[in-house]
Parts: sequence; structure tokens; C-alpha cells
Amino acid sequence: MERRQSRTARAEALRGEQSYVSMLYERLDVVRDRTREALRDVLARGGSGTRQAMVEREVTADEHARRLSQLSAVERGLCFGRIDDDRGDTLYIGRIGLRDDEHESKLIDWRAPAARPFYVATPADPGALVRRRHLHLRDRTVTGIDDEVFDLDRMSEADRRTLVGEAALMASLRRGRTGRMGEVVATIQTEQDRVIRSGLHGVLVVQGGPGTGKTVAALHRAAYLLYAHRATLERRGVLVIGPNAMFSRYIGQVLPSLGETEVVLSSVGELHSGVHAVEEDSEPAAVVKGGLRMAAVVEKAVRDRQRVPDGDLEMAVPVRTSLRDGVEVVVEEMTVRMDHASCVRARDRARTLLRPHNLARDAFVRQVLGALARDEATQLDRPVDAEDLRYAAKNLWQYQAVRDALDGLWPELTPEDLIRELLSDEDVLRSAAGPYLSEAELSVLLRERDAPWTVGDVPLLDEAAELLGEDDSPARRRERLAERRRRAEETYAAGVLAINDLGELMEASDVADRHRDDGPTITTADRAVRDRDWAYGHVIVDEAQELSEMTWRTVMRRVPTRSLTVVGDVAQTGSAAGARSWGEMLDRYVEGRWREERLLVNYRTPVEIMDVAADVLSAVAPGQTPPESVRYGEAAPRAVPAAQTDLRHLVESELRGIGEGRLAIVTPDARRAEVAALFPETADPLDATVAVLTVVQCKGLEFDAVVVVDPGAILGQSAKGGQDLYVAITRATRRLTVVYEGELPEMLRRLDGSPGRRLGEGDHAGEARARSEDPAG
Ligand SMILES: Nc1ncnc2c1ncn2[C@@H]1O[C@H](COP(=O)(O)OP(=O)(O)OP(=O)(O)O)[C@@H](O)[C@H]1O
Repeated sequence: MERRQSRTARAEALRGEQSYVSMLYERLDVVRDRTREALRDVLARGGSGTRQAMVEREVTADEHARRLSQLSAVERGLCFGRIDDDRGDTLYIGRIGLRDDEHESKLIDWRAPAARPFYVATPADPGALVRRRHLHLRDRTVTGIDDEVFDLDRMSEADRRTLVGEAALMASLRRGRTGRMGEVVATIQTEQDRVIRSGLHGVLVVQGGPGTGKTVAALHRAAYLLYAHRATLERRGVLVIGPNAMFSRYIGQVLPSLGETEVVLSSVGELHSGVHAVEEDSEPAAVVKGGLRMAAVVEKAVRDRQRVPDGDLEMAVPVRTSLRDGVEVVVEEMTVRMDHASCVRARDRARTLLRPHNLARDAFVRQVLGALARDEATQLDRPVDAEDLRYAAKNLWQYQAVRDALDGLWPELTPEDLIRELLSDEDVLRSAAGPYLSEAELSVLLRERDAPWTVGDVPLLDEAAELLGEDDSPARRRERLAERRRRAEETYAAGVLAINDLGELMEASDVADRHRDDGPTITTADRAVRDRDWAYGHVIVDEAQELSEMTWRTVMRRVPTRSLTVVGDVAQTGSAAGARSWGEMLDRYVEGRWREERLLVNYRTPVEIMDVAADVLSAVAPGQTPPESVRYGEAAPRAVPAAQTDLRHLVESELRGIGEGRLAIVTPDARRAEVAALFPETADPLDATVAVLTVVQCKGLEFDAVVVVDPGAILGQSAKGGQDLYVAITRATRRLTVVYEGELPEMLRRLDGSPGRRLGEGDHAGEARARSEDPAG
């Protein structure tokens, strides 16, 4: 690879690239102006015409608005690469594709097949490429270029194994962390590219150690799939599930910055619509709730609510009423009756319909009312033909006593009511759990009625929703839809107008009104969020190792086609209800039909810190191999005894070490509050210079510096304490300090008496491409 270029040649190359890039931005401006004009035209046409015309106008306006937001999102770093092949052809690679007025391609979308060589060419296997160039832009100015010239004859063996676009990659990895994940289109690595462009269908498991870019690759995969399979996915949408709401915020910018705004992000605690669970269960409760037996428990809880009286069903109903002072009073009552065996038959018949509880209720109610009406007619010696009975049954339904009795036998239930009662009423729980759970398991589930929802409750709520169903009579459906729409309309309207100053043409309420008729209901993503039964076109699950069996049931319901990307690392499983292997969770749904890609290179954590993590991993999961780091850090990791350490001083000195970056203090669960009290509070830990987090909270995140407090307590806090410590240590991109109480845990011995060797700036050069090449590795 030739890296030396004379200064003048370089300046000339920069000028050449600048002129091309300026042309691309001019083109972007033209396309934007045209799209904005087109949107104005559509909106200005107003809200009249046939219904068909209005619907078409809405669809067109939506398309223009979406295109406009995509064109706005790609302003930064529009073009980032160029490839030259052995036939003398040149292609420029960017965030979107652009053509000139003659329809000639000027910029290739990074997701297009033609862009692929940019990501997969390596010096050992360059394909037809003779050169790959990375362009660095600040605003619209080209500030630098990095070339890789593929000339195998002149390359050393080490260089042949080099990373894709090494200089650009290293520059990107060295940047201070901002608290939000960024896109990496310019430096996607070959193994990641394979993940990103893997086919849409079936289940793809992406297994990789910490920092191997699983999350970032999965998000780029979402953007790629929307590009390559737009027709399929635009209708059904893509759902990305992360471990918690903070993680969703952490990754929330990546897809919009790639011009994709149609992906739904959800945490596991938000998978049941209307519930935002953040609390975690105790470990024993999480294990019980996460086990598949809970599906049977919830089912039994529903059946327990389909009751019959111990004896005959009897109730007093008015026979004669009269008006007294304008008030109707009962002057004569009679008792109507349904015998016990008939009640049992009515219940069993309603059950055999195999409809969800709330939908089968109607059949039960009709049968009971019919029987009571027949009894009433017999007693009063009235005719019993079908028409009369129907009338009499309707009449009975008017009486509150009748309704109350039927509600007692077969009530209409919400998932929330059912699960709240199940977990807080010992008798109810014992009856439902009897055949499935032991007394000890039952007792870990019991809690106060007003306890907040936990993440482990969400699959139970979802299970209940599935078994209960919603009363979908047309009137109820309309009511529900109207309410859900109303909430989303204003937000959507404001969004449309915010894109490019359309406020002068229309008020937000106008746009909302246009959507209030029965036209297309807002975007696919909006519709998907609002509909519990929505089936997504593709689902991506991140930190998937944490999902319990019950959560997998919930996830699978969202994607009946089983088109999934499952991303995680079984060596990092912290939840006792989580996965020990992928087969354990997936074979139940797609036995033998899931494929696995492994990511082996760690882009986050430097070699020195990864060595410490590797010791922890080999102690807690002897068979697992940690990923190999691509670079060295700037400071050797160290351990300091808590007794001799002022945490605030330590943090201050670490902050000085990282300059502009972010620092996390990772504590045992029980010590978070105490440690957090030492530092100023911020609304969102992602925005804090110093974030104090538990291991669960820091999962998936990364920080320039990490201080792990009391590793012994982290190890001891659960059966997966070793995995927790592994996660905590691997959050660091530059510096790691462990503050230990008493004795340093054996698996961290490497840190004992560490002289705190600081590597100079020069040590970054060359980085850790292959650890065997460097004696310090
Ligand atoms: N090709 C790449 N170019 C630039 N940066 C990259 C690349 N791949 C990964 N990174 C960076 O490496 C870091 C780790 O990536 P990511 O968080 O996706 O890893 P992960 O495998 O999900 O980690 P964990 O399992 O620990 O959560 C991120 O800062 C990401 O931006």
C-alpha cells in the first residue's frame, strides 16, 4: 500500500475531490428544492375533490415529506468514499444516490450493490479495485483524503491483513464519545458488511464479543434492508428492540442520520403498548416470570375468571314497576334461575369456540340470558318462541343485577387488571399457578397491588392480551382507533410542518384535520406502534442474550414471518432468565433454520483493557474467546484500593485524562444511589460528563473512561456476577480504573500493583492490527 504522496500531488487531489464534492452538494440542493416545491404544490391544492383524489394527494405528500427529511439528514458527510477499478472506472460512494438531469449516476448509495467493493475489498483480496479512497469532509469542504492503493506486489504480509480503510477507521475510533452512538457508513468492515447485507428472510444471529460493532452493524442492516426491500418493509415496518429506554436513546440518532426515520425503536419494557416498565425484578422473580411455564399460569388465570356458581344461578328481576314521584320503583320481583349443569355447559361451549376470552364472552352471555329468559317465560306462562325469547333476553340485560352477575361469571378483562390481580392476590395466584409452580416460586411472585410494572411483567401482559383479546365490535374499535389517532395526529402534523418551513402555508391543525378523516393513517411506523397485533416485516433484537423465554414469545408474536436479526453475546448474559445458548431460545421457533455470523474484532476496547476482561471471561466462562482489539489505549488500566481513594478526586483526574469525553462509574446495584450522591445529577445520564450506572444500565453503552466500583460486590450480586464484571470492564474506550474494597478479586490480579504505565501519543500509530506483531500485546 502506498501512503506517501508528494505535497503538491496531495493538494491537487484535494482540489479535484473538492470540485466533485461541491458539484454533489449543488445537486443535493437542486433535488431538495424540487422536492420542497413538489410538497408545497401538493399541500397547496387543498382538501377538496373526490375521496380517491384526497387519498392519493395524502400519499404523495407523505412521500415528498419523507424524501425531504431524508435529503436533510444526509447533509453531513454526503460523500465519504471513492473507488477506482482496473478498467479505469470511478465511483463515488455516499449516504444516498444522486443522478444528474441526464440520469447519469453521480453518487452511489452506500447500500447499492455497486458500492459493495468499497466495504469488502482487502489488500489480500481487492477484487477489481486498484484504489479505495476515504474522503473527510467538514461541512461542505473536503479536509482530507486517505488512500489505500491495492498493489499486492509491494505489500508486506502484515499489510495484506490490514483492516478495511485502516486510517479512516482508527481516526473514527479515537474520537471522544458524545453520549450517543453515531453511524459508521464510511468505515464499515468486511465482516460487518456481511451482516448488514445478509438476506431479509429467516433468522440471522449476530454473535460477537463486546465492542465488535454488533449494534452498529444491526442498525446499518436496518437501513440496508429498508433500501433493498423497501416495497416489503415500507408496508410492515421494522422494529428494533433494545434492552432499555436509555439504550434506545443512545442508538436513536443512528438511523435518522442515515435518512431512515421509519424504524420503530422499543425497549423490552415497552413492548406491551401503554406500559413503560423500567423496574427490574429480583433475580428469583425474573427467573420464574421468564420461564415458559408462566404462559400456562396466565392461561389458567384467564380460565379461572370463567366461572359458574357453586349451585344454580339465581337472581331477582323486576316483574312490575311503577312511577312514584317520577321515579321508577319495583313493585314486584321474581327469581329467575339457570341450573348448575346448564351453567357449566354454557361456559364449556363458550370455551370451545377457541376465541379470546373477551370475544367469547358474548357467546356465554347470550346463552345465560337465553336460559334466564326461558325460565322467566315459563314461570309467567308467556310464549317461548324465538322472537319473544330474544326480546325477553334483551330486556333482562337492561337490569344492573343481571349484568353484575354475568360480569362476576365471565368479566370483560384488561391484561393489566388480570396480571395485577394475579401477582397481588395470593388465592388467585395459587389457583392459577397450582399445577405449574412450587410454593417457593409462587411466593417470589407475590407483591403489592400497586407495585410498578417490571420489565418481566411485559411478556405476561402480552400473553394476557393475546388470551383476552380486545372486544372488537365495530363501535368499540372505532372508539379505540379515534383515541389512538388523536394522540398521534398532532405530533405528526407538527413533524410535517417542521420539515422545511411549511408553517406559512398550513397550520398544524390543518394537517391533523386532513388526517382525521378516514384517509391513510399516518405512517407505517405510527400505525405499528399503536396496534398491539401489528406484524412487522423485520425485527432486530439487540442485547438479545438477556431475553427470557417468555420475552421471546412476545417478540415472535410481532414477527410471524420470522424475519429477524438477533444480536448479542451469550458471554455477556447478565439476566438469570437470559440465554445460555442461541439454540436454547430460537430452536423452539425456527429449529435448525437460523444462521449465525460471528464478529471477532473489538473496535471499542483497547488491548490492555481487553486483557483484563479476558481474564474475567476465562474465569467465568472458560470456553469463550474474547474478541481481539484493534488498538492500544493511552493509559494502562489500574486497580486502587477504596480505602486509599477519594472517588471524587479519582474521577476528576480521569476526566482530565480524557479531555472532552465521557466517564461512567459502574457500581453494584446496591451502591448506585450512594455513589451517585457524590456527583451532580443530570436528567439523562447519556448527557452527563459523569454517569453513575449499574451494570444493567450500562449494557450496550460505551464511555471514554470507566471507573468500576467494588468489583467484589458486582461479582457477588447475582449468579451472573462474573458476566456483569466482564460487561462493566468492556464499556471503556480509553481508560479503566477499578476501585476495590478489601482484597482485589483473583480474576483481576493482572491489575495488582500495575505501575499505571501511560502510553505516549506515538503508541497509537499502527495500533494493534495484529496483537502477535507487538510484544506488548
Ligand atoms: N466499522 C466501524 N467503524 C467505526 N466505528 C466502529 C465500527 N464498528 C464498530 N465501531 C464502533 O465500535 C464501538 C462498539 O460498537 P457497538 O456498540 O456496536 O458494539 P457491540 O458489539 O454492540 O458491543 P456490546 O456487545 O459491548 O454492546 C462503537 O463506538 C462503534 O461505533
